[in-house]
Amino acid sequence: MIPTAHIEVKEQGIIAKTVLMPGDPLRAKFIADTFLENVEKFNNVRNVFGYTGTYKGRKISVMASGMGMPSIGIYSYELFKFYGVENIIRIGSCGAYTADLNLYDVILAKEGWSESTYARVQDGYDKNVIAASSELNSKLEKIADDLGIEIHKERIHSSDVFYRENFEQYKDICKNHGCTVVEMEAFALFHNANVLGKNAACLLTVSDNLVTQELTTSEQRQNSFTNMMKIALEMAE
Ligand SMILES: O=P(O)(O)O[C@H]1O[C@H](CO)[C@@H](O)[C@H]1O
Ligand SMILES: O=c1cc[nH]c(=O)[nH]1
Repeated sequence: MIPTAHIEVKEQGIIAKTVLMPGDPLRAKFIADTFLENVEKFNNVRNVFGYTGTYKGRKISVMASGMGMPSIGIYSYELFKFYGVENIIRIGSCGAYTADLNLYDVILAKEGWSESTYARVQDGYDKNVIAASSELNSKLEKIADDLGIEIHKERIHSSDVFYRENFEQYKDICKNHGCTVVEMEAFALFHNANVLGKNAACLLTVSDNLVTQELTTSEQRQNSFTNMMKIALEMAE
């Protein structure tokens, strides 16, 4: 059943088996422009850009997910189910819930905790925690080690809400559920991987710290989270 409603590829094989997914379409473009060779743009629908190219001679795709679980839910489902994708590695930005984490620190999600109804609605899964693929995480850890890039392995919070009226609630989520950073997509991505028998992982870069109130700019979030990108790109096959 291709092309699908949100991805315009008409032939199989154009999208690689491993797809890197930033939320931001311009981060996807930055990665393709900066790191990939032999680039083919395969998706423009809704300006959610997707590219396939080679990294050090190995094939990989990068495609944006948009923001939030409904959005990554659609794109990851279509990629896994209809385009033969086996592995999706989200490469996102996150806010830190603890003063120990600094801007630009790289996080590898061990699991996502969420109060979201995404998984319950999708297939009745009724727990609040979903683990990343242990196989992908082992590979990503080894790559980070080989590249000499420090990573922090954390339980992350996947939130449906960016702007909370009760800002201080993050402290309870950190204390009660053990989450040290917040982002908005991994829980749905991990769920889709599980229901479809595929693999998903999530690398994040700290873009802001809720405790210290330090912030990166939107331009930095788009273009400068390169350590995370270099780790993920080594997953090219
Ligand atoms: O930088 P990305 O990958 O979009 O990730 C984070 O940034 C967005 C919010 O600013 C949400 O999508 C959140 O998960
Ligand atoms: O979801 C997110 C992403 C980055 N920073 C935040 O505070 N929240």
